[in-house]
Amino acid sequence: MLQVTNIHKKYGSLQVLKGIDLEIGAGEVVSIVGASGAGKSTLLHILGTLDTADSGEVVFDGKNIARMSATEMARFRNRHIGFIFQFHNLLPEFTALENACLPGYLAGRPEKEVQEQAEQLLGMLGLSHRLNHKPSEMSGGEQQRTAVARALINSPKIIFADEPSGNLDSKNAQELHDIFFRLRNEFNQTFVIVTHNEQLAGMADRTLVMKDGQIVSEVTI
Ligand SMILES: Nc1ncnc2c1ncn2[C@@H]1O[C@H](COP(=O)(O)OP(=O)(O)OP(=O)(O)O)[C@@H](O)[C@H]1O
Repeated sequence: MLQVTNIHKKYGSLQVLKGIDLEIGAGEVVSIVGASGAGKSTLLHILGTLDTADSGEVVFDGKNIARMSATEMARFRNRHIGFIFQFHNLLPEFTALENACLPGYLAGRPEKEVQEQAEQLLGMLGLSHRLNHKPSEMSGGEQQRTAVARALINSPKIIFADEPSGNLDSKNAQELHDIFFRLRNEFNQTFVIVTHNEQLAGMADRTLVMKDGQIVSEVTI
């Protein structure tokens, strides 16, 4: 599904990524670990088309994203990629249902279809009783699960998660981790997860260890 070849990235004079090669197959859960500053988030942002590499290739299902125009890339991102960040980034003035629907509306899908799917996803995530709550009226775990529904609304090929449980207590973190693996087991959802959480990293099919801008080892279970 995703092939990455020889990615390099510099910020000013700092060489942050120094030749990353990587392949991710459909239905895989891959975790990326490593010390702070190793380049994990930078790599995730490049894989997720939120940032561009200085050199190297990122190919999604045979499509080289470097050859896409900005508009094509934005459309591709909206349709095929889901994101979950440490801080949920939900819009404070919108309800859980509205937040979950937004990428569906941006994709130009029919309103009713998007709303039905959002209700179904929020229900699956245990949030049927929170559809009309705003983020400030929900717990941290509920907010993050709403962000998961938002990430899933356009049935993405792949979800990129950057420290998804970094802001949750251990019970809510465990629940979120269980949700990821349920989505993988039931829907073959692919995940790439940057995390400092050893439990989450250890649950993945493969763990990539980054150091100073390179993948220095890979652990497969
Ligand atoms: N937009 C930017 N401009 C300049 N330097 C940056 C930028 N983004 C990241 N960096 C630098 O690149 C290096 C790698 O950052 P990155 O966020 O990828 O590391 P990380 O492994 O995800 O770290 P952490 O675990 O702390 O999140 C760091 O030294 C960081 O300061």
